[in-house]
Amino acid sequence: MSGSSSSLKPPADASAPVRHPEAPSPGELLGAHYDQCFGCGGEQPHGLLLEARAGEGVSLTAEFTVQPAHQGAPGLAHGGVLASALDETLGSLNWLLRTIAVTGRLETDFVRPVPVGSVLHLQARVTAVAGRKIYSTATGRLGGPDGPVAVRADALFIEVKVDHFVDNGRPEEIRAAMNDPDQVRRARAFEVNP
Ligand SMILES: CCCCCCCCCCCCCC(=O)SCCNC(=O)CCNC(=O)[C@H](O)C(C)(C)COP(=O)(O)OP(=O)(O)OC[C@H]1O[C@@H](n2cnc3c(N)ncnc32)[C@H](O)[C@@H]1OP(=O)(O)O
Repeated sequence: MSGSSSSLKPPADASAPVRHPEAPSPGELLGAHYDQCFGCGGEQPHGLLLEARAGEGVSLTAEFTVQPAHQGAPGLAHGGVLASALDETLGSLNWLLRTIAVTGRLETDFVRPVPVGSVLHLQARVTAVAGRKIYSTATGRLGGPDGPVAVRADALFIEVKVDHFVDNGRPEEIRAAMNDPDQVRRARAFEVNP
């Protein structure tokens, strides 16, 4: 790491993360948490269509194929899009804890340019948990899961209740999500996570 800020360092009394007993098994695809999500949703034509797979412990892997719609410089992925891929991958880890959480802080290192057409191989894990705070780290590699690191990030996610989305989201989308019994059941089940 090139050094992250002190708020991304777990406090001395932080605990090791505990995988939820009902978390998807290692190797299992996590699936999209919301079909309109820019990161993982299947109904966003210019989205990242990121597919995450549970790993061992509280870790996962994901793949993101860079499309022409994701360019910044000609032929190269936009840095903000790469940060989104890291954010989405890190956010997916909370599914293994069965906790609803949002990104509070995300620090990203851009190490190598990422060409359009390349596949970014992402690996992420939770490093510690302290109360509502979830500390995690991720890398994105080119050429394969053991290829050179192109991007990496450290993050702090903060646990929230479903009301975070109900109170802050746009009413149209909230209504549609709440009309989907699967979405509501899943979200409420996560709220009482043990
Ligand atoms: C229908 C339902 C569907 C569900 C779908 C799930 C979707 C998931 C989507 C996933 C998509 C991908 C992921 C996405 O893109 S998630 C989208 C991007 N993120 C957001 O929109 C979050 C916006 N921020 C907030 O809402 C609030 O600020 C939150 C909720 C984060 C905290 O406000 P809240 O009032 O609740 O808590 P608090 O302020 O008392 O802070 C609590 C503790 O945390 C510490 N802290 C806070 N911030 C920072 C910071 N920046 N750096 C360092 N530390 C920070 C703070 O010092 C305190 O520490 P301590 O004093 O306790 O030691």
